[in-house]
Amino acid sequence: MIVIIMGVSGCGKSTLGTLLSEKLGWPLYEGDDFHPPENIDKMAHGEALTDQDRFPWLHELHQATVKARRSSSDAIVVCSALKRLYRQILLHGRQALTSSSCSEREALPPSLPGVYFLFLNGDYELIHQRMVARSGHYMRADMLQSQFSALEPPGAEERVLTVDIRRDIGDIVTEVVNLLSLRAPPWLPREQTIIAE
Ligand SMILES: Nc1ncnc2c1ncn2[C@@H]1O[C@H](COP(=O)(O)OP(=O)(O)OP(=O)(O)O)[C@@H](O)[C@H]1O
Ligand SMILES: O=C(O)[C@H](O)[C@@H](O)[C@H](O)[C@H](O)CO
Repeated sequence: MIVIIMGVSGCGKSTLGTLLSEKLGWPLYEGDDFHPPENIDKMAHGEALTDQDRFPWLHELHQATVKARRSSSDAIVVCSALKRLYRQILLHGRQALTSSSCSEREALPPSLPGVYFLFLNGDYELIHQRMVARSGHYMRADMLQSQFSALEPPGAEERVLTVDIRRDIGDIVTEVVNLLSLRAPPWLPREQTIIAE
């Protein structure tokens, strides 16, 4: 099973990803580690990434998830995955970009067996406060508006569990671990439920 933790900068992806990875013993693919240095430089200088900046980075993360799926290993992936197209790249790789028309792209399945999104959902004020309080991170709080502008919240057809980030982090971890242990997480539409991967 691959769990992709997504949401805007500062919503808590790395915190939750690290805790889940430790608790479950699953490897963690941290999106921040996959950025080329130019992307980090750009963000550190207060400039939002463009689609073109993000595409190669998303493709690298796609390849990491493909490897994990091929070896039947479970994994946690941390990636902002702000737009639907970005999530399609994570799932389908270059195919999501080379489909020549919008309708061809739309035809790519919005989800894949064994891959689930966890969307960390919170409002601007709360996340801004947390970013201001966070130290030692290259992403400044004044970048948050651009993250919300880019965000296209995932739909249910993308196999997503939405997490309210106002909750205590320990409670979130416990609940997610419990849900994942079911192997047929209840946020899946029944007919798509995969019992064993
Ligand atoms: N549920 C929570 N309750 C309170 N504070 C939290 C919670 N989750 C995360 N935080 C805090 O919020 C801040 C942002 O979290 P984190 O760095 O994990 O976000 P992120 O989504 O990985 O950010 P980025 O995308 O910029 O790397 C951190 O200081 C973290 O300790
Ligand atoms: O898509 C993006 O704009 C980037 O991925 C950012 O979200 C950063 O990677 C991260 O949030 C900062 O740590």
